[in-house]
Amino acid sequence: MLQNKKITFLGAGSMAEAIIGGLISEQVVAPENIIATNLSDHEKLHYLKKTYDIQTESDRMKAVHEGDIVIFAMKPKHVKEAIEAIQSSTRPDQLFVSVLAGIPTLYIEDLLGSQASVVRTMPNTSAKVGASATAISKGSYATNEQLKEVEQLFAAVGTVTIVTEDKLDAVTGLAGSGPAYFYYLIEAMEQAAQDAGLTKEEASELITQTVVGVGKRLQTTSKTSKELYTEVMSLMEQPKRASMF
Ligand SMILES: NC(=O)C1=CN([C@@H]2O[C@H](COP(=O)(O)OP(=O)(O)OC[C@H]3O[C@@H](n4cnc5c(N)ncnc54)[C@H](OP(=O)(O)O)[C@@H]3O)[C@@H](O)[C@H]2O)C=CC1
Ligand SMILES: O=C(O)[C@@H]1CCC=N1
Repeated sequence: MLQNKKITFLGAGSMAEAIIGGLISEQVVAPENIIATNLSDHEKLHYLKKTYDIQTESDRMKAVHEGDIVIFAMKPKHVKEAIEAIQSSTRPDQLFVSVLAGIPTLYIEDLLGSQASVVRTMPNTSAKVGASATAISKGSYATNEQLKEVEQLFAAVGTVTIVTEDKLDAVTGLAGSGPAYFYYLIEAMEQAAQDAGLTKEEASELITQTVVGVGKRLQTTSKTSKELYTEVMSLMEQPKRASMF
């Protein structure tokens, strides 16, 4: 379904690159059918072309006009100026996909005009390794078939959950920002490990495998998170036993 479609990324930063990498490695879209454009960073476009063999285009209007699917991947604060700058080069048959945090489909539909088909998504940075937890939701004019197309796109970079749009802000806090909570905790664990005498390398190896193990366990067990942490906390009983002596 997506094989012959041209996909334009308006915004070529870290989230765009993560998705591009997944689409190519999973062979969901051929590199020559991907076009990336940005505001002014020509070096980044050159890097993307060299790394992924995709097309790049510094003329944003041309890039947008050529895309069957146009993915908005600029920062939310730049959405208005970004869409206004390309609005006149859009086509009525295009599907617009947003990865922008906090921007409702209604806002994007209004900027685009003409009852544009918009699907809003919330991926996370684990898309870089094909392990994003992405939620998607359609706007007022996108069809169920278009929603399915977007599901297929993001399935290349992880799991996809279809939700109603009123849940997407919660998803942004939960899964879009989710990796940051864990990285922050891991930073503290690394410091604590080194304070306790482990080398940086030892700490890193042990913590990484611990996190991988937790992820695998969660994917394979039917136990609740409470049951899982209780399993680990057997020593909680020790003070009682110790007090017997
Ligand atoms: N980072 C994350 O964890 C997640 C981010 N997102 C969403 O992804 C989006 C992109 O984030 P991220 O990739 O981290 O951001 P980056 O800052 O890495 O990339 C932003 C890109 O937008 C381009 N840009 C800026 N202004 C315009 C414009 N007027 N027209 C076209 N392109 C423009 C920039 O181009 P130039 O460099 O030339 O200025 C750059 O390529 C955000 O909306 C964010 O909410 C969603 C989920 C997770
Ligand atoms: O800061 C942002 O825009 C994104 C949204 C989810 C995580 N970070």
